[in-house]
Amino acid sequence: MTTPYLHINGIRKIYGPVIATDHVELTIAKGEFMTFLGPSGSGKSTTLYILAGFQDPTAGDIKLEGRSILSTPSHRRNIGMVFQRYTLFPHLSVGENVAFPLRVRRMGQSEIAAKVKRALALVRLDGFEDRMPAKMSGGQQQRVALARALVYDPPVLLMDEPLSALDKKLREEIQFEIRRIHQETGVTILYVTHDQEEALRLSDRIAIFNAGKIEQVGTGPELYANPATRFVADFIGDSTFLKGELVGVSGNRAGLRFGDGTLVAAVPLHGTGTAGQAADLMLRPERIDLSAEAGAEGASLPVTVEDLTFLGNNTTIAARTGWGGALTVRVGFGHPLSGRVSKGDKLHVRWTPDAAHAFARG
Ligand SMILES: Nc1ncnc2c1ncn2[C@@H]1O[C@H](COP(=O)(O)OP(=O)(O)OP(=O)(O)O)[C@@H](O)[C@H]1O
Repeated sequence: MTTPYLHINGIRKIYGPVIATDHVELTIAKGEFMTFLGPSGSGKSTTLYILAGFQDPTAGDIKLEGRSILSTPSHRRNIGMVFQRYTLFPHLSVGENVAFPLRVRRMGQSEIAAKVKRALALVRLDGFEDRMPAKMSGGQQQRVALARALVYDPPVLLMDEPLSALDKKLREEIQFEIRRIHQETGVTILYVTHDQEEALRLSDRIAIFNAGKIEQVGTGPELYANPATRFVADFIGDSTFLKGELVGVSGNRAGLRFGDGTLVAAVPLHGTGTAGQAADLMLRPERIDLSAEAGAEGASLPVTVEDLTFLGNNTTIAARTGWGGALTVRVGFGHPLSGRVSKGDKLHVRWTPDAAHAFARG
């Protein structure tokens, strides 16, 4: 087996009674864009800070190209870092801010000038050398922070929610720039966010964090199509969960029975489960269809329409099953029922066999 470029090897971090991370295990390829996605307090930043050398792990190791970096002090790890809040030195010009890591490394004046110019060009701030940070927008300041983190060509760049202080439009603009910079430089990026859209837009792979552990690692499409747990299914994409119980578990397929006796036939079962166990049927609003006629038996449910929201390219419909389960369906603008559905209508949601998923409750 080839040595992974970066290996987060069983990292555990305990703060008093709090287990911040619990055996976090992950390998990252050279040049990969890896995102840590998860709710607040799930251990994303702790893992990043251990990589950066700001924190020591309670157990585990971090290896870069096969060698442990834990005993290397933070400033010698050669790892760039960009934080949520602009961390520019307010009394230094943009040029001086970007030059700072090079001065610390005692580089010559002309080399510094050339590298600062190149880094500012990379973030599209050519000619801003003499500007003071206070005279720049939030987005521009964050670009300067990015230029400062990249100016000494670190092989690894860590980014902790770098865009969360910016408004939506600016965030999207800089996401685009970050992607471009990643492609142009080939730097390996580890990026922390709790915004699934941002993670999907930027990443080669995403590690989903939950309560100090990684639940699943995969590309966006892999996580969307094949979530290993209910938590991942809930975190990537939109989903509706209908609570029932497992019947007829066979291999990695199971049926579900609901409150009024309704049965849904064999759907992919994620994780383990036994007959009689409480379980959720997951349906994605854009992967189920709404129709006047029932679909194939076991892959269709009668529903009553409760609410409609027209959103331009689709109409989002809230509906209720016979036993009172709530679900959401998204009907595209060109759909035969688009514009023809009213509150109180009795219709059917239908799906193709692999569009539904079952998750047993723990
Ligand atoms: N210095 C600390 N002392 C004590 N507890 C801490 C410390 N840093 C983090 N924690 C705790 O460790 C857990 C994980 O925190 P962490 O900041 O890694 O989560 P996160 O996923 O990055 O969340 P957020 O998105 O809010 O930053 C939380 O319960 C947090 O309260």
